[in-house]
Amino acid sequence: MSKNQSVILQCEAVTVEFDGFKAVQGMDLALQQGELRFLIGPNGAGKTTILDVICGKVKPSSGKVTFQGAVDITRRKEHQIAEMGIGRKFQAPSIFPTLTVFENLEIAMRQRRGVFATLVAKLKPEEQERIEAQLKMIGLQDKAQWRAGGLSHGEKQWLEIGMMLLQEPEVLLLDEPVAGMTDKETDKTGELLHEIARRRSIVVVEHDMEFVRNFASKVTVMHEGKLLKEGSMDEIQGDDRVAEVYLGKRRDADVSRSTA
Ligand SMILES: Nc1ncnc2c1ncn2[C@@H]1O[C@H](COP(=O)(O)OP(=O)(O)OP(=O)(O)O)[C@@H](O)[C@H]1O
Repeated sequence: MSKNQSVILQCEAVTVEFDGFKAVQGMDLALQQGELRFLIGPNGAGKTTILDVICGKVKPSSGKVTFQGAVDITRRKEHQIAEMGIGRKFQAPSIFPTLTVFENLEIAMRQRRGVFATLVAKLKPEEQERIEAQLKMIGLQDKAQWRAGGLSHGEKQWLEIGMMLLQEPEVLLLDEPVAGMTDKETDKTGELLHEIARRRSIVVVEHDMEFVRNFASKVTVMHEGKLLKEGSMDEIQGDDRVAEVYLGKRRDADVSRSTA
């Protein structure tokens, strides 16, 4: 068996240019099935751009992205990549604020991987159960009939994660999921991500170092569009180059977390 057997997503030598400026320069990233990977690095390191490449929003000038072993998704369109099972969550939640929490999940389930369907058909009992299980997982079972717009910031983020999960992605790409959350919400989100990673793979771009320390097993550090270091949080924290380019610069932001 090849050692790549359990690699679900692989970026090889990915380079992205914006008007001649290389935002990403020969980046490699291999994500294992069921892995929760944190992607960190200073501002402008290219973290968001690499997520944009994976989900098809940005096309690389060179390099390759493969999914589930052999499928080359480098030139696929964004909606095709979503339908294949790579879900992307941006910072701002894209929920329907005037609908209830339950209805939001119902729409997401019917819309599985981008195929839109309306709310007309009655839910089958197994669909109802799937939504209820999802509500429980995201901790919103008591707020199923709340208008989504009335939820707290953290709850809205969880709802959106629940909506994504009902579309059954194999890989989830999350951009700063705990930004603006309270410490309690942040911890709850970390636990939720670990639970999700039992069945799916996740890449999280994150600036909150305390959150990364508490919940990461493997961390990838980017700097100036390149891979700087990959390893456990202990290895990352013990690396002089990382301390120089990243941790040193981020100390202020780290401290500011409690005021977010
Ligand atoms: N559409 C674009 N056109 C031109 N330059 C861009 C574009 N998108 C990103 N860049 C530049 O590419 C570099 C990498 O940006 P990117 O957003 O990927 O970094 P990041 O690591 O996610 O940073 P941050 O942590 O601040 O979000 C930055 O210098 C940014 O200004």
